[in-house]
Amino acid sequence: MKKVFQYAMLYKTAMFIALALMIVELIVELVQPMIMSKIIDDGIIAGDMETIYFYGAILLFMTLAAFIAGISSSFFAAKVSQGVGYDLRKDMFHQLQMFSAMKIEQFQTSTLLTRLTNDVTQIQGLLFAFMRIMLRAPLFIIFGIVMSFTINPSLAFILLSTIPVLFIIMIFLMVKGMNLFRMVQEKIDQVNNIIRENLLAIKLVKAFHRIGFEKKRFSKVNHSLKEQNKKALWVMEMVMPIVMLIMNIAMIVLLWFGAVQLESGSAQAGEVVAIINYATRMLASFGVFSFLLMNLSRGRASAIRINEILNTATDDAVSTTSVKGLVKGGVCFEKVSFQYPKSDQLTLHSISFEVESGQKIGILGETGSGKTTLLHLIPYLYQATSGMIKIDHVPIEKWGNKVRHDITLVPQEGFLFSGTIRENISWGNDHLTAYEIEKVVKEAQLHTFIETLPEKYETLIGQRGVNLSGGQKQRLSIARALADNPSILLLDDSTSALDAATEHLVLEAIRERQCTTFIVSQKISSVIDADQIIILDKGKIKGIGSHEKLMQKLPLYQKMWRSQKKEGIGTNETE
Ligand SMILES: Nc1ncnc2c1ncn2[C@@H]1O[C@H](COP(=O)(O)OP(=O)(O)OP(=O)(O)O)[C@@H](O)[C@H]1O
Repeated sequence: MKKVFQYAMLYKTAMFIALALMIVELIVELVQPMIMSKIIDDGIIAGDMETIYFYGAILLFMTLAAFIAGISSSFFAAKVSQGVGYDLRKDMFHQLQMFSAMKIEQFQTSTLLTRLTNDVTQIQGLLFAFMRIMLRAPLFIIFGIVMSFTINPSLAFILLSTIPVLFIIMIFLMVKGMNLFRMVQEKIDQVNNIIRENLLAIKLVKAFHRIGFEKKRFSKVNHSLKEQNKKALWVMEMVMPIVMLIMNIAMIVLLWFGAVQLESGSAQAGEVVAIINYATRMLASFGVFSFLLMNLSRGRASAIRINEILNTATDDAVSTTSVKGLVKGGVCFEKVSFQYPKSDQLTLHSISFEVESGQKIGILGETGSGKTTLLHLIPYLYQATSGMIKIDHVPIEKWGNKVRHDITLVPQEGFLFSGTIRENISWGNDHLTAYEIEKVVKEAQLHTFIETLPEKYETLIGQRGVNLSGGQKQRLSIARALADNPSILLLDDSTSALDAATEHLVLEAIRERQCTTFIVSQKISSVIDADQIIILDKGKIKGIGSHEKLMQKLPLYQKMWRSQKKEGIGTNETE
């Protein structure tokens, strides 16, 4: 919670005004029973109409003042809570961007989503409640007791004796509730995870007839969330009846003693009414307070989850320079091994090769042989477990994330954003001219397709490119990468969905570019013209060289070539 309050302190003026206005409301609430007692004792019982009018006018004025103060206080409290929510989301998002790929994998996507949305909303609700009612309830209880003592000490003592008992019960339940609500948030993570997976794979679910199966999977986590919520709420709902019981007992004792004191003449009717009034309002305050404890328990659980993100050290320092062109394109791996954090074995074993700027490199290997992993080490998405990676003869650690200004990756499943075709190609490169965009579109062999669209470059792409074919998505991803004008281009099986003729044209256009290009593929035909072809097998390099060299020296390569030729992979035009 300390961190949340640090954020709230950025809005200290608004917070101070909200609290000051809340105090105005509180004062009115505290003084009201006293004025009522005056109206009863000095006005009604004494038959003095002037006193009734006088105190009545004061009461009316105070009620109006409290009304205006209440509305204004809510306005400022909303300003603080919304502002803190905005800042938390902004800083958490920024923090996530600075996490390394490895760290992102440690947190699940669904939990990150819940933390940025639901947990922040809990904190906003808590802050608002804190400024509007949370502080008011205990303050009313404290000052209600004080005011009661000024009216009738012996009756006030009865009220005071209930307070410690009530506080102990509440604190106990709050601590218990906090742990339970932390688990509730974790269950929300699980529900979000299944919703997310199902929305992303909706076609797959339908095609596999797995609607029933997924429904059951969802019901299981949904049920578990319901049960966890019930458990937490049950504990919290115990508070109210316990409070009511204790306060009602106190009220009976008050009435009994009040009647005794009235009879003996040691108390006036107005005094008894005022004390009962304070007791009733305190009961309501305890009611509010117990409800707020639930918010506090939940808010604390959320604050801890938010802190976990904000306090996790970032791996990617914020790059202060956004200068392109620092990287020329030389890449050198010296005995590089790599192991994923959640894996118990090495994925890459002692990989060594050297690539000169502008060279085209093919990476071939069976599925799972480590091609993508190797590619991901080049833009420093992961750090090598051992060995050294050098870019232009400089260790990659020295480059840090600056290296990414000149390295562009086209991932296996090209990712598109909702927006127009133009926006997807330029993606932050707002300076790109229409001519430049058209040039890369032609290189990616996408121009004929775009010309057929009624809105051409302004055509909207649905979420993740739903309205495009696999091949169109891949070509659009390639166009985006080319538009970035990289010194090192990484193509991760990015032409797999293209027909052989189109793939040939795309690779031909890329070959004419000066950039160093790594082409991961399953097909020899895609990399046959490469300067070097790396053959990976179970994370180890089995051979490296041009197509001709490998054909002469490496039986494994000859076998791959024969089998692909036999199956007609790549067709004749590439042979
Ligand atoms: N994030 C990860 N955490 C743990 N292990 C991983 C992770 N990503 C990949 N692996 C493992 O590393 C190995 C190499 O995976 P990689 O994706 O690099 O292979 P690949 O050659 O690109 O395969 P494909 O051709 O099927 O894309 C596999 O055994 C895979 O299970």
